[in-house]
Amino acid sequence: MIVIKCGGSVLHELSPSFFTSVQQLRNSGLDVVIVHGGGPDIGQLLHALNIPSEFVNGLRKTTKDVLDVVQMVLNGKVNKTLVSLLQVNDIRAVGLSGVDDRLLQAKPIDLQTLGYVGEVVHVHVKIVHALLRHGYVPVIAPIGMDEHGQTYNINADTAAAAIAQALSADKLVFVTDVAGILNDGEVVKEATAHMIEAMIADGTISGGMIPKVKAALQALNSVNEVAIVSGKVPFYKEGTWHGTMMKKEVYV
Ligand SMILES: Nc1ncnc2c1ncn2[C@@H]1O[C@H](COP(=O)(O)OP(=O)(O)O)[C@@H](O)[C@H]1O
Ligand SMILES: CC(=O)N[C@@H](CCC(=O)OP(=O)(O)O)C(=O)O
Repeated sequence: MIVIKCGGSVLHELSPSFFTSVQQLRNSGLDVVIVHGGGPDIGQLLHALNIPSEFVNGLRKTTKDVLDVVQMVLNGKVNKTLVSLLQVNDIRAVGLSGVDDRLLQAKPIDLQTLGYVGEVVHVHVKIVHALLRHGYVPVIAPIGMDEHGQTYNINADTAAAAIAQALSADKLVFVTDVAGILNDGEVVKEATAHMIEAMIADGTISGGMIPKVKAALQALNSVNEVAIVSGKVPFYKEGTWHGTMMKKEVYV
């Protein structure tokens, strides 16, 4: 099983080779689950609607109005666009969010400072297995729900890591708009926790790459391999991966 997180940064620039890579993985016998982001699209609609929003520690502070927009964009626009793209590339896909069959049980991180931003407390994997069993690729929007039906905006990197861990995935792949972790313009082919911490400390890793590598390190507690790759070029071809690889055994 492989969990692929598709970043909002690259959703509108996915190359045909992205879909070929997904096909190749499926043909090699792996189940594929996709989790997507959509930060830039959310930002655009908030701006168009004149709804103010700010980021606190890399997370979008989510008021009730912001939550409405986040759900409209992720569940509506982004999820259905990605599902239709997969479909036209001959990949049978079904879109859902963490609300469907309570897939992502969530709780607020800190209502006071972040509003309706959630963290995953449990992943109810049954619906994912049911879809995989019937040959579908589940495409998941990172919206969570608590026991009262309140929904939450969950960072897509952390949602993907939680889903990969709950499914005991063999690999978690972050597809983004750069070819991997870059250091002096070069892709770091193999990264260790130690290297990543040093690169955060000296500013080499910044911005949106920080939550990604943190989610990657978290996932490595139970997932054997994590990759950070580009959605603009083939990331997997004939058994070879292109991007930054992180392996579990390096950390234990
Ligand atoms: N060392 C680094 N290597 C690669 N990208 C980095 C690095 N430091 C910061 N970044 C930034 O992280 C971005 C990817 O994060 P983000 O925009 O949040 O993507 P996504 O929407 O795919 O989650 C890159 O486009 C790049 O601008
Ligand atoms: C809490 C929080 O910040 N949620 C994110 C969810 C989307 C996301 O993570 O999209 P990317 O993968 O494109 O960054 C947001 O509102 O932008």
